[in-house]
Amino acid sequence: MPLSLPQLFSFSSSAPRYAGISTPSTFCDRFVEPEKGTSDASGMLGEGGEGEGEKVFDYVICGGGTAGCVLASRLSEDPSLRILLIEAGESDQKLLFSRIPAGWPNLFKTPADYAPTTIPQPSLRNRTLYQPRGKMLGGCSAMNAQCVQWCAPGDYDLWEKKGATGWGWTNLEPYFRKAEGFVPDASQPGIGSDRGTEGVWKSRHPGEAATNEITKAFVETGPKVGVPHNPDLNRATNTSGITRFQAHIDARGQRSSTSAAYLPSSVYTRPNLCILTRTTVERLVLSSDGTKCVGVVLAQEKDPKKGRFVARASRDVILSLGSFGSPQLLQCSGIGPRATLEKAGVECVVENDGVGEGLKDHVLAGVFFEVRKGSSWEWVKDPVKTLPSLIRWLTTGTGPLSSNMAEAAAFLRSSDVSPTGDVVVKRAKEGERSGADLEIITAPVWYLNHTLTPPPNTSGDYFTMASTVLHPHSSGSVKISSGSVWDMPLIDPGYLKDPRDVEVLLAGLRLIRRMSTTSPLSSYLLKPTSPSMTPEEFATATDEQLLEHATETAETIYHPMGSCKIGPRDEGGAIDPSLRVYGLSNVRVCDASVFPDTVSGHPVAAVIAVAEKFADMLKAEVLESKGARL
Ligand SMILES: Cc1cc2nc3c(=O)[nH]c(=O)nc-3n(C[C@H](O)[C@H](O)[C@H](O)COP(=O)(O)OP(=O)(O)OC[C@H]3O[C@@H](n4cnc5c(N)ncnc54)[C@H](O)[C@@H]3O)c2cc1C
Repeated sequence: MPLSLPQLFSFSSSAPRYAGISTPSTFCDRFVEPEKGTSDASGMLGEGGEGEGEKVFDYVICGGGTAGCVLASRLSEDPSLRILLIEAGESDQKLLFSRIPAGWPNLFKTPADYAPTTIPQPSLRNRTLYQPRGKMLGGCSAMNAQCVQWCAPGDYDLWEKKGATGWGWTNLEPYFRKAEGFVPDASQPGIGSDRGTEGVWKSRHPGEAATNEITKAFVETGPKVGVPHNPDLNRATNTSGITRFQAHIDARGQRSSTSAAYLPSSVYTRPNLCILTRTTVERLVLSSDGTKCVGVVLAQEKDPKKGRFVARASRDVILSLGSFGSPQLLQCSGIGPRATLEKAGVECVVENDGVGEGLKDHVLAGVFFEVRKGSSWEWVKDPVKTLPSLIRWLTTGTGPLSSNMAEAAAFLRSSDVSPTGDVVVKRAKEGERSGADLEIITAPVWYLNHTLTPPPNTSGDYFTMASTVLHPHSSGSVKISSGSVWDMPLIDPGYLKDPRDVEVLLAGLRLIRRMSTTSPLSSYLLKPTSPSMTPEEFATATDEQLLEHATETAETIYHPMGSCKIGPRDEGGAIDPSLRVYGLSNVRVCDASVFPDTVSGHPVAAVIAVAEKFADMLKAEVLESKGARL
């Protein structure tokens, strides 16, 4: 039985936000349905124009995550373009834990999380590490910690030097600004004065009531150990220092995911935009000569008997499936390194050695302190104790639940950290990166193993400080384990493979050790619980002890990137600067996987800026082709 159309939509007509989506737009009722009894619809595709009962979209966007929502919104601004956005998960707007800024850790290992793990990491005692990944509209922008950082201009200039022509800071800066609708906070005068205010993606300083007292003490302690205070990291002139984060939270105190920001009812009701949720893109269908993608195979369930659908693209198929999903779909479709594909039993149609190679991620190692009773926000993990704050948030959008939890951090260069942990900021030498390569991130809760491993004393209060490597020399890969997108790929970020990364991590741990004995922060800390030491033992902990703890506990800070990077083909690039996959004329990639190299901080703003710029590039191509037809 072919699926009925309402089944293609995850929203009931009673869900007001998506009422427009639940009434299919004219383009959505024209899917090619598989012949009775077949599960493979690819044979139904011709390479010509529209067939009986089919509708061709101009752009098919695979993945309604961070970048996908931006692209769908911007491209559908042109009413002459027919846009299809396909997302495997449901709407983030249905999930309270996504909308409450402090709620995101509650999404871990739920149906809104793919929850893959890495392959064993030799430098981390062969541990396999959990990697949270949003499976919903908005993708990871709907489950992340909401820290907003433009990162260092030099990061993007380096991208350009590495062959990503047109993706330097001067090219991207207008798009950071275009995307952002910064909401000034009365308690933080001057912050954000230089920022985009007209954009749909809302950001703000969370303000006093949404900031824990230990966080404030952490920020005050920075200058005492040599880390300058920087109240606004998002100024091109200075992107380092110790700071309280700005976050993508709107004026109502709710998360501004790209789904919430870019797909409001005025957008999702556009007749030229069709959004399919709970729909997985299984495969790209290539033309018989293997140079072009003619459509994508869609499924709502893994069971092949449950039917498959095909959507066709007359212009481009855009992959915005994230750093794991985009290389995975390409490889499952026969596009990638020959050896990887053959090992997984997939015929290599387009050989492209860059697909899935060069994955990098930011790795962190935390120190988890027991703190003075009542000072942390450990209680937000208890539903009963949280009730008054929940009522406050629901009625006013303020209070502790409007905290993004990752409230403050220090960004610096590891070479400025002395063996004692004191910092002396020096000018970057010629040829060195000027941006930070080290972050000390904090949370006013126990955050060991993403909060999933509870503290030994469950009635205690805790504070986390974690050393984070921002520009790892180590890299790895994403490789399919089979030809099915339903099987998780083999993810290998190669954490700490390169000893230079270990040095950066260690510098951060020394700084944490130093800060823990410096007031006002020290006045809150009782003792480190992980590593389990007395304050005196921790204050004199050796590098060996710090590293032993790090290899036992290090985790991702959730920033995989670069697995389909822009760059010259002979230097490991998978796509060219127009984001076109080498070897195919109309397959584009736009998400964190295209980053040619790491950024000096949290990447979501950069993903959005890249998507904004790419949308303009596509619109320019449309205009050009229309001009050519006149
Ligand atoms: C827990 C967590 C905390 C983070 N904190 C921060 C932070 O504070 N600040 C920051 O800047 N960054 C943060 N990040 C990172 C940042 O959110 C991501 O780098 C960014 O959102 C990635 O965007 P993307 O478009 O590349 O991928 P995603 O947003 O992951 O989008 C990919 C989309 O594709 C969909 N998809 C995948 N496969 C298929 C398929 N086969 N068919 C259909 N759909 C599919 C997914 O469901 C998803 O919606 C965090 C990430 C996580 C997970």
